[in-house]
Amino acid sequence: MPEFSSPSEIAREALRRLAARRLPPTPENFRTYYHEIAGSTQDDAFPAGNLKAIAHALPRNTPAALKLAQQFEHAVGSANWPMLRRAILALATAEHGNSLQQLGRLLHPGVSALLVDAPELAAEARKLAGEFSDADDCADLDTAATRLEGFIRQLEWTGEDLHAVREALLALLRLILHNISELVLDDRWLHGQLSVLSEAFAGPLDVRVLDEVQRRLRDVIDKQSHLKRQLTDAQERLKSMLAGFVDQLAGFGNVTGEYAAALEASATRIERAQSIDELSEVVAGLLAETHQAHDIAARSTAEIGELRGEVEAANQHILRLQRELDEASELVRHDPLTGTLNRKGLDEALEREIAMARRRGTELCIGLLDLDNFKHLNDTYGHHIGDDALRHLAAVVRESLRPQDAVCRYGGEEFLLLLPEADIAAATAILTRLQRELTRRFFMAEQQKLLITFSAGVTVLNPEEPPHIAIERADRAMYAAKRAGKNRVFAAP
Ligand SMILES: Nc1nc2c(ncn2[C@@H]2O[C@H](COP(=O)(O)OP(=O)(O)OP(=O)(O)O)[C@@H](O)[C@H]2O)c(=O)[nH]1
Repeated sequence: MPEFSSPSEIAREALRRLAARRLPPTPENFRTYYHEIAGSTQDDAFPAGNLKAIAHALPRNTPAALKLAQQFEHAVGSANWPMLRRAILALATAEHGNSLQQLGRLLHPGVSALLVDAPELAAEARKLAGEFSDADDCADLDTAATRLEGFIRQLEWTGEDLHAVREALLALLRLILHNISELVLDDRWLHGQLSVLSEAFAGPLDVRVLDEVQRRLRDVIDKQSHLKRQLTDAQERLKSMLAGFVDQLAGFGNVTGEYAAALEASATRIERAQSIDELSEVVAGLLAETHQAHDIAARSTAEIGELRGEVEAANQHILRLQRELDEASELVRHDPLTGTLNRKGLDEALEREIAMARRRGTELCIGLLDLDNFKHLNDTYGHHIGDDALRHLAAVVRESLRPQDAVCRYGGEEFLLLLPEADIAAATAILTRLQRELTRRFFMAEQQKLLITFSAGVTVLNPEEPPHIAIERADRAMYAAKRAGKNRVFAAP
């Protein structure tokens, strides 16, 4: 039977002993003496304060996290160790499960979607994602982790391979561009297109650049084959004309042996000639030979001269054809007066930008602007000054816009702007900035500074609607801006 039986007696005795031994009555000292006197063992105290601080810091951003935090809080509140143990285990398992789910999603659809060129590796990513999501115990996780290491190694090799293939393809393309001029009869008309292509490959590639390159290359191929057909036809016609004429010369009957041999050699050269230059040489040779053949000189010299004229005319025709093709390739999608896109160029740019906006989920806006009082400018200063004003406006617009924006001459004094990755507020700001720019850069007409202004309507081009609907909306907004007093920008939502 202990000497002190009630808790108040034990407490009093404990305080007395502490005083006798000159010990401070701290909770720890008091607890030690209390248990010593009562003959009981010390339980660990429940650290409720610290645990509450932990409970407070637990995340509660999802219903599941909130439930776990409340479970923890309840265990702390009731100072219940077994309950707290369960709550901590539940928290650890949930955290672990979340990480594995995230790893699974990273592998599939994340990584697997990037592996279109490596289907086996994409399948492995899908499989691994399943293994991590379904892993029940450490053994499952160990197996999946080992496979993940192998997968990462393969991914590195594949990445290096794909990079090397891409570089090799680009090098090949540059080589083709470099050599293409060697393959055509006359590369002048190709020059512009080829330099654009080379420039496109000099900088970083993106889908927009590749799309443009593809279109231009297709144009180059079309024009090239058209031109080649025309040149080959013209050459063939010349060859048969010359061959007929040489036959006629030989048929005169009174040609000398030397002259006959020269005619025969000319016939063979005509047969084998590959170019207009070669044919011209044959004609020049024939002319020289014919001058020496006195008997027939009087008749044939005139005829050969005439023939030479025909060769020359055919040559001129071919040159003209080349020039026209040359210009046509420049003008296919550009307005000749202002150098901005024409309607065909606009259709292509619209198609490209709508596809891009749809793919990237970005906004695409259009702006329609119309010069104010342009008829008055034409009537006062003449049509050619009006033309200069249009060129001036186009230059200012082009220089003020971002490189990805497109400018099209939509009508006489109407221009349509395509503004990718701009919402309606940004598009309105771009058009307003343009107006400011035009007031800064005067148009000079016969040494007079003229202020050109425009009215504009902007609207969002929804990728799912036909473009003409959006253009009509912008047009209505532009007319509203005119009615409201001109020189302003109206947005149509
Ligand atoms: N110089 C020149 N004038 C053009 C060209 N295309 C259209 N125009 C002229 O642009 C003028 C447009 O006149 P309107 O449609 O009456 O417009 P506006 O005088 O600008 O009046 P608002 O638009 O109401 O400000 C006409 O006189 C056309 O002849 C072009 O290529 N060159």
